[in-house]
Amino acid sequence: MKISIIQCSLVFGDVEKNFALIEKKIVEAAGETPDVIVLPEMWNTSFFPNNVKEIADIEGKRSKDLLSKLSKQFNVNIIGGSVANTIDGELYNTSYVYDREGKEIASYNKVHLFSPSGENKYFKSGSELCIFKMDGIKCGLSICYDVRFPEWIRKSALEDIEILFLPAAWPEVRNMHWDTLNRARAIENQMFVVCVNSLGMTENSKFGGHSAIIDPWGEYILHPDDVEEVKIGAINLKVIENIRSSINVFRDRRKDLYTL
Ligand SMILES: NC(=O)CCC(=O)C(=O)O
Repeated sequence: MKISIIQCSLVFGDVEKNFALIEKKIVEAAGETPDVIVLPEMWNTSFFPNNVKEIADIEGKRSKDLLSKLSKQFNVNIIGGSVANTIDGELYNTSYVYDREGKEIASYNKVHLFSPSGENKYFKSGSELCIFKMDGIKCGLSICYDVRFPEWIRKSALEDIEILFLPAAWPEVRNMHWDTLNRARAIENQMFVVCVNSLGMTENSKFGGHSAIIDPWGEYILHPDDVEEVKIGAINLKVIENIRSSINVFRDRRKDLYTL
């Protein structure tokens, strides 16, 4: 499976520029005929201006139209990062996933809201896991801060997912946490992790890049630094069988000692 990640500088608070940018990047990524293209968190507004509710998508209409059109046009699955989005008048950080036929196959409202940035004051949180099949492969999706909650990611892993997608808007000052947490989630759950971070500035911080495709051994298949890049990497799902035939943490878990 060929996976293309879009690591780019979003324009803080400028929805028009971000829609144009993301369309251009998807077209560029599609040129290499990947099986799936992955976008960063909150790509319509960046993470996040004070007027986010005024400029958010409404019922995902505009972002869904774009993702559906491009996934069909290029016969590619798209993990649509996430967008600031109102649903029934409430603001959510929502991800949409599209298949090659331009059909929505999953959606997710971010569950753990990043309170240090006030995300929990502006946004409502979701409460459902996101599990879906893409080209016959079972996948899961969480967003950014969710990665700090191993119990939440484990819940997805226990659904037998093989790939976890994680769009993000993670600041450069905590790049070490970002790199470490993503690798830990891949290793402890023996699955692939595809994490796509933003670049660019907000009013007071800078996003750190360091997007990655990580295999179940915790090795990087791809790990661009903090540069604007559309990068493609290939994963071989047989690696999951290999690791689980030598060290199988799912077989050896002590379910009698803990709840998850
Ligand atoms: N967008 C986010 O959820 C930011 C998370 C973050 O910066 C952190 O966990 O650290």
